[in-house]
Amino acid sequence: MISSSSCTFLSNSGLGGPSNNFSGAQRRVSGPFRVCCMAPPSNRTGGGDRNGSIVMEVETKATPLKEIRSDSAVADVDDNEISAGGPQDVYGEDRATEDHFVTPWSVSVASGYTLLRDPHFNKGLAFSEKERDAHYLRGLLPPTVIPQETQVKKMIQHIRQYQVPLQKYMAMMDLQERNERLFYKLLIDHVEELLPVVYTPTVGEACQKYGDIFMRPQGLYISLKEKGKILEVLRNWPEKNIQVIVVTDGERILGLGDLGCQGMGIPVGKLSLYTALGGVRPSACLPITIDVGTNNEKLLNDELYIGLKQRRATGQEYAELMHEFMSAVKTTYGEKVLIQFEDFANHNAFDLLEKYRSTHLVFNDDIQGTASVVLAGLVAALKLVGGNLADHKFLFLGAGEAGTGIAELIALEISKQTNAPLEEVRKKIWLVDSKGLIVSSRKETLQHFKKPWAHEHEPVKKLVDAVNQIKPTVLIGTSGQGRTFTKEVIEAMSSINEKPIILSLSNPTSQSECTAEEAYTWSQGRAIFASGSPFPPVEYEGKVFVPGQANNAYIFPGFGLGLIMSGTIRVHDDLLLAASEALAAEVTQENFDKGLIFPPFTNIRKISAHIAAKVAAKAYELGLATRLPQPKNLAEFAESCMYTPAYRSYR
Ligand SMILES: O=C([O-])CC(=O)C(=O)O
Ligand SMILES: [Mg+2]
Repeated sequence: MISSSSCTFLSNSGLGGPSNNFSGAQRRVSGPFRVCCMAPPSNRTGGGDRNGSIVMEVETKATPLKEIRSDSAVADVDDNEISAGGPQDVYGEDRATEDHFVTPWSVSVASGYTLLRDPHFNKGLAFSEKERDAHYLRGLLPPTVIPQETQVKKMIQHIRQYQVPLQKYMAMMDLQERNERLFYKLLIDHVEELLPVVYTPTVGEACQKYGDIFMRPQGLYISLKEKGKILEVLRNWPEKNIQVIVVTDGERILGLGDLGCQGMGIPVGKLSLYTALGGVRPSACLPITIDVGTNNEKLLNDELYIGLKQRRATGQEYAELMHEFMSAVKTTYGEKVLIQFEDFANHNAFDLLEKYRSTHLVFNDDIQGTASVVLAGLVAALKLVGGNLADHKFLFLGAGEAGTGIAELIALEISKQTNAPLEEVRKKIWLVDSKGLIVSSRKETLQHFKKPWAHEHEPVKKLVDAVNQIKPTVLIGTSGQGRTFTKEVIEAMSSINEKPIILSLSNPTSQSECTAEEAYTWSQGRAIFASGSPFPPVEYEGKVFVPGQANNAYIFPGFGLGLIMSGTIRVHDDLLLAASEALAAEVTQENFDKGLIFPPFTNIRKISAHIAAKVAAKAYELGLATRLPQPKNLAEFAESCMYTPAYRSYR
């Protein structure tokens, strides 16, 4: 694919399509145009642009096709040898068999048919009469002209016709590939309705079926086969000015486990939120899946599986591939590109963050993003339950990335508020993993990220017993295991607390520790509840409860925007705290009155701008921001940086 940005040249020639349409090039045209050809790598020497495309400027008068083609474009077929092929087959492309080499030509002029096929520029029926004349669109579209607003109306009706969430998802992906601006306008205008379609929970099912439902690649695949060539692979991506990469190795996709190469749905989904919620330009976003194999037997035995059919590489082999990737990213995109790790398994997630946090701009969404959003919810919840954070006691089910990440950020915040040492504060926070309560007698056998949470206590196996003995005010589920907050557990929390805070964070909905209905019913309407995936409002004894969504989607788009707009080069924990504070400040009295501890997603772009401003302000304060001078009003600056999906007018 040739990028529109590298070859966006607008010709008046109305050229388009394959070489036999190319006779249009022999028409006289009134301006210069560019012809791009994707030369095979061996031809990518001098004369090419950064894309590996050969670019030729053609003077005012259009030149016949034969003259502007380079030798490399001509099929490697000896005219004397083959007599087949019609008179139009000047370059022997029609006559070529598989044994002959031809160069794949593509004429990239953003007008006519090509313009309609380019998702970055296509506007469908919204092309004006003038644009239809100027860009050779007459006859290629039905005669009516409709504005983007009407297209949005039409499209949302279309999406609503589908009953099956995965069909809605596919319709959205299809739109993204046809008309990018309409996709984002639709998503922004109907964010509450469409977030569950392009994001959790539907994206989980999309990943499970990714191999079946996708025809076109939406990001870069870097597998063990690309070892030693990752720089080249990055150069194959058509966009050059990348600001955010979301990367997964597919080993822990939401709470669904190892989905290998099919995890690509996650970086794609997260980055569409970067644009819709955080206003980062779509062309600056790059989804990447690292394929080191999979341990998912079902996928390994599936002849249609799209990834490497081998068990996961580990140890040095894994580390070397990741290191090559991290170095190649920095070489290609520089110091300020944000690399967001997403849905790596625990061991790799912690190791990668530790290893690269001092050399790259890295952010682990599952450890740091989730922590920041939960801390924001807890700070907001204090308005409903009273007291300070330090007055509370926290119990987690799940001691992986999210669990220990949240625990650490809560401890850090309390320690800052009270000046108590971190080790002391940690004692207010307890974690239960698959073997029971994490206690000091288990310390020797614990993974390193669990060790700080091994407090003095006798062993406790069951969650409900841990609740009864620890007596937490806050219960947080980060286990990836559905239905683990049983009636007994919620009742125990409700007998200890007047208003128990219950956060059921695992995704997608099937993995949620309990449903909203269970939380409200079993607590007799007293729980303050939020979940990772959305639940509809619940009516209990005549009162309607609206559950909040404690999902990192509140944080990462604004957080990333804050880093990018300030040119920040490293992520510091204080930036996460700043993001939490900014999000908590967005919860209004009206939200609290409904029992909400997060604001609704409807205003998320404004919220993201505020988060971005606070993050950037902290980055400037810490000397991590390189964009100087510091803009005076960071919130205004953030809003001014945000991509908007309104159509542009083409001259
Ligand atoms: O994707 C989401 O909805 C939240 C998240 O990062 C995860 O569950 O891994
Ligand atoms: Mg995640």
